[in-house]
Amino acid sequence: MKRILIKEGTILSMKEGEQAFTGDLLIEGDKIAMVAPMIDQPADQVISAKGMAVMPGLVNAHNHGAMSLLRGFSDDLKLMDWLDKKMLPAEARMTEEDVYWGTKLAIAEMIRSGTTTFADMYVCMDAVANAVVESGMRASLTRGLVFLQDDGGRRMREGIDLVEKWSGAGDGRITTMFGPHAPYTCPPEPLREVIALARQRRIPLHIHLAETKEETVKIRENYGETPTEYLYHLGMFEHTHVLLAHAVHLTRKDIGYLRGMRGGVAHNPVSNLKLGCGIAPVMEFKRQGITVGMGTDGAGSATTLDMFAEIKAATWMQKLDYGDPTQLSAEEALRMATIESAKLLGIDHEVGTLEAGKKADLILIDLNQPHLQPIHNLFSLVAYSVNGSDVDTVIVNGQILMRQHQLTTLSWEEIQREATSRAARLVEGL
Ligand SMILES: N[C@@H](CCSC[C@H]1O[C@@H](n2cnc3c(=O)[nH]cnc32)[C@H](O)[C@@H]1O)C(=O)O
Ligand SMILES: [Zn+2]
Repeated sequence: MKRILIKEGTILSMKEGEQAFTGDLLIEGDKIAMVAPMIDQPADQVISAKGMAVMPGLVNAHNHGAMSLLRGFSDDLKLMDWLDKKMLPAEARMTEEDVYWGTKLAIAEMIRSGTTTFADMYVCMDAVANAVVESGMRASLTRGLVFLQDDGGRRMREGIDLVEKWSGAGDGRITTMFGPHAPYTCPPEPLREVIALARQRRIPLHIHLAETKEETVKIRENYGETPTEYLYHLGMFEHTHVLLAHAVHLTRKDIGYLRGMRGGVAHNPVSNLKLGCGIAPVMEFKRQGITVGMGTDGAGSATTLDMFAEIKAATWMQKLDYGDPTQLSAEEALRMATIESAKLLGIDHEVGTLEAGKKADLILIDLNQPHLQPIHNLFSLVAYSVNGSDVDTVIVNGQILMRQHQLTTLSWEEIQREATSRAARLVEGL
């Protein structure tokens, strides 16, 4: 079993109540064996973390990886126009190979910016899973299900295939969910069916909820209730772990329906800001004991997959909303991007904090730079001053995926070549 010893780092374990301290971390195989002020043990590889922060890898709780091919192609549009007129037509041209390279582009960006796990909802999930296995990332995969056309059965079959074929693959790095896309793309019948399936097979659900005002209007016209009530009355929150992406437009009553739910909300602040969706009631969710994690959404809307940008935006939005800078602290936002997101993916027993027995998913951040000195409070520094590009080293499941900013499992030249030509073909004439 390979042993990697990380020496003299500033360790931010993200364990409840633990402050940063100078120390060492020992990895044995795919696990963290020990975290302590000083570890004097033999190792196959010693990494000096002097001048670096060592923290859990970030967990991106909502993404559509392959949409990185559509980054910047149609910005500054309303969500429904963006989706109907631009994204869906471009996505209709996507082949398995496009999804494979688009996902690799996303993974390269995520590793470069310190993300070690992501939740992905997309199509051609064999291609996505292959990209995940080859890159060494950890992921929760979902076949997104839009039930507006008459081939819903085929989509559902693909969703089941993903779950059957890929759960536990990549040495356990891959988990799966069922993914009804959103209340406005899933009528009651197929939605009921997916909920029953998830319950039978004990597989979590991943769905978009109440992202825009328009969605709430549309669902009220169709069903006479809010999007949250619509899901609640179909039984989605009973006995099922559910990952709700966005959850921006909820009434107080809606929030009450989520109390005690398994799973929780993936907040996507940059995407919400950029699309002008609104400010999700993050502080209210937290007060009600609802788990809130963090994601980027696809690069087609958010335009970047840098979780450090989300961490900043999340805090700014709550502070602005309340006119009160004490809302959503640096530490709380970092917790959302690590352990709380891990809870949403149902893998908090494996990742999200640095402690013995958990999987070795961690990042080293180079603090020896003008914008990261001096160091008064590491929570503040990492939440408010670090950018994704400051990440120096990334380890997932005990495997080094990036060292001194160099990707070790992916060829950037190849990804760039493939992504450029494929992206051009997808948007031609649109
Ligand atoms: N179009 C597929 C379903 C794909 S699921 C993932 C879908 O989410 C869509 N998507 C990406 N970002 C957002 C968002 O912010 N809100 C709602 N949908 C989104 C994206 O265009 C993609 O098609 C089908 O018909 O079977
Ligand atoms: Zn999304």
